[in-house]
Amino acid sequence: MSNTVRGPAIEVAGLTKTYTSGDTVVRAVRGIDLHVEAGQIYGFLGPNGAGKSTTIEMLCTIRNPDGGTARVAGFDVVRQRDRVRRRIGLVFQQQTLDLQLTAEQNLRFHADLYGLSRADAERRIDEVLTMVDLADRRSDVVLKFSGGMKRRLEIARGLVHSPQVLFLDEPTIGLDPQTRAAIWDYLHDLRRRTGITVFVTTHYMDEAEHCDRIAIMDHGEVVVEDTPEALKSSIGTDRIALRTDDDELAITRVGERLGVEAGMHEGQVTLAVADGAQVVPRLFTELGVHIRSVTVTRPSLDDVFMTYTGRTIRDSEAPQGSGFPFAGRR
Ligand SMILES: Nc1ncnc2c1ncn2[C@@H]1O[C@H](COP(=O)(O)OP(=O)(O)OP(=O)(O)O)[C@@H](O)[C@H]1O
Repeated sequence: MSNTVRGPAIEVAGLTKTYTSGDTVVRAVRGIDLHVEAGQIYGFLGPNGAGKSTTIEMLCTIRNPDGGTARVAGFDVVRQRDRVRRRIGLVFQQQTLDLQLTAEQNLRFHADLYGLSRADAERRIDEVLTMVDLADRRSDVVLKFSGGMKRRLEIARGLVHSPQVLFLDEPTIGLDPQTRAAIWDYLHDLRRRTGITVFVTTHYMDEAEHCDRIAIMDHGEVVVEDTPEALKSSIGTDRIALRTDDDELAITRVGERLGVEAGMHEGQVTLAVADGAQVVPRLFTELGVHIRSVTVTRPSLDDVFMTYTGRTIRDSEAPQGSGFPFAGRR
């Protein structure tokens, strides 16, 4: 099966889900629209309780929507559930490997579930084990694996049946930075080689930078959606901080000569400008004050998240976790 979807990989319109228990009504997803092109790495971010898991569960056919439509890999998630399921791979937070089995046996079990022929299963198992650098550990029981190796094997397992769209829910949570970086290398490589679409949630903002586009969800709605660069530009300006021999004079001259208001902040002269790289050389030539140091800070995705949700992504702690794939929750 080719990994390439014709048309959008994910197309969502007016999707809603409300939970009701007794008198409590939670409008978890309030009519969201999403459009993910085939071959994109798409980041889905938001604070705890924003509605991300509920949305992913609906896209993966684990949970039925109350309203709206969602198509994944070209098929409707309610009316064509089985076709969607055959074309998606899931790597959720929970460990779903059988620790007593070898890496290879875990993958073979998954291949059997998806009805791969013996020959196809052998070929795919070889390919995915090589892809995640576990080919030489294929005969080891998973119990002996490190946390990072287990995550890589989970990802390999999600790929055995050559899905067109891979859903990853916090794929690197709790892993060390080196392993996290390695997993992102695999994902980029995978996308380059197969054209797969990756839909990923993460609480790590440095990882969100890897995405082609990002949607930020809050209170059941998509509050903003764009490329990481455009999101950062959308919230404004570069911040320049200077240490000088005469701060008062520097502030006056910045006003006179650059037409920008500067102030003192944490012992430094600070100013906000649209493009720091253009302004810094002018500070040296036009201020007539000795500058001892200068730093330019660009807005980060953390700033973006803060602007749109009112919280830092660190404040929104690690999620509680979503259900076991296809466990039949409704
Ligand atoms: N089965 C359920 N029954 C009732 N309310 C639910 C259920 N599942 C989720 N909710 C509520 O729906 C809202 C959205 O939850 P959801 O798990 O989709 O958010 P999330 O963005 O994935 O959060 P997290 O990052 O913690 O996983 C929350 O208010 C949550 O309490």
